[in-house]
Amino acid sequence: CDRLPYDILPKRHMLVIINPASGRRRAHEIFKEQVVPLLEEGEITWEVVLSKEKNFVYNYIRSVDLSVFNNIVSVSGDGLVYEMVNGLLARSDWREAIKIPVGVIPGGSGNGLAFSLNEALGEPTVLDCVTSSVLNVIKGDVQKKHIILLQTVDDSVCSLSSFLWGVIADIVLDSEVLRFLGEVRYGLTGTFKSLSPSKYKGRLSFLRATEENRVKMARARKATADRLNHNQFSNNKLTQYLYEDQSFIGSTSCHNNPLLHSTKFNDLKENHASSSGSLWKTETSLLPTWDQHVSEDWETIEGEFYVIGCSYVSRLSTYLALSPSAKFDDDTIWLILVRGHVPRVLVMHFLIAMRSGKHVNCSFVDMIPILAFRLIPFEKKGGFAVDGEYMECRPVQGEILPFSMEILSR
Ligand SMILES: Nc1ncnc2c1ncn2[C@@H]1O[C@H](COP(=O)(O)OP(=O)(O)OP(=O)(O)O)[C@@H](O)[C@H]1O
Repeated sequence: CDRLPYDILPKRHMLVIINPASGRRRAHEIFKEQVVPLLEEGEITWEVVLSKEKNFVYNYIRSVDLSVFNNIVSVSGDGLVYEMVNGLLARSDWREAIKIPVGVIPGGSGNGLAFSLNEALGEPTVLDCVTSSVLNVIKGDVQKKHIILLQTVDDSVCSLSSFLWGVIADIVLDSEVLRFLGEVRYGLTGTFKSLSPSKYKGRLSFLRATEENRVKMARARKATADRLNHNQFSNNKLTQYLYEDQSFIGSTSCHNNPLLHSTKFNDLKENHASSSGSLWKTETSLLPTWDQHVSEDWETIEGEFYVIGCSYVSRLSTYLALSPSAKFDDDTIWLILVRGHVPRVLVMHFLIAMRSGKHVNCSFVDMIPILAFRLIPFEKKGGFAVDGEYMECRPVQGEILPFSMEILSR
């Protein structure tokens, strides 16, 4: 056939954001060689922006005029998409901005979002995820994707794929220096880490995703949607909207944990004033405020852990199929736990089994569908990995935001 049958598609103009430092530093090459020819076939026009440094895209997206673009497409790993989405939600017009469908083309090491999307579409992710992802962009249907809000006492970020503490976070974060190896970095670092895995102490509370609790969440979401629809709030960025009530700050006696008062939450916003508010209003949230204990319908586990993971895509990379049954927009956070009392050799077993998702059948692994969680680390050990990016270890809680974003799909 001479031409691909794209004539029926509407013409679109896209903002393409490329991270030349992603993975094996091939993202720009991937764009020129594998993406451009297909976009041209699709009669799509685009403007390219190259990420210049960490946080560049976060700042760029916060302020750029998006009105001329139908879509924003990243050619990168998940870290850049994380910056992009947090940038969208930091805009004064975030309510409109978050509705712009976003395309994800894998150019990084993990590429969990792109792999998970293509896996859900039944595409062979490992063979040619790039072509499959470009076709998603060209076809231009959308798939909703839930967003998880992670909150500390004085800051917040939004996450699309995972929140990790413990051995897997160590693998993801410590292998950064091996980024030039691509995804192999996870396998190598994983083997090394599993020889002497560290344990992490803390108190973890969570709200199970039971039918009853889902009803509560639906009610909370509706209340928030109503507030949004009635436009009761000024055009603040999302975090100001979520945290507009300042009254809870100052009584953060939560378990007297000194980490609660530690320094900044993460470095995404290190160059900016931190978000202005405190806590999102209780009537629209499942999360307790920091001066409150979790309510009685939450469960709490205290002790040592090898792995605490919250995952909301089926695959974080080809090596990390952490929550294989996760769907893009099923309003579920999958909690994955490996407790500190299990023999160390089982941690290696877990890491190997996770490659194919078979860890879900291991008796020593807890896989719990939840709606919200609170983690109080008892020591400042290791870092959190949020969508593969470093975040300082400190008390954190999370829940699913009451609105979704849209990912280009077919
Ligand atoms: N020009 C740049 N030079 C160096 N680092 C950059 C640059 N632009 C962005 N970054 C940072 O690169 C990091 C990783 O980006 P990205 O997620 O695209 O690739 P990856 O880590 O290889 O893939 P994945 O997150 O899927 O494992 C992010 O922290 C981002 O802030």
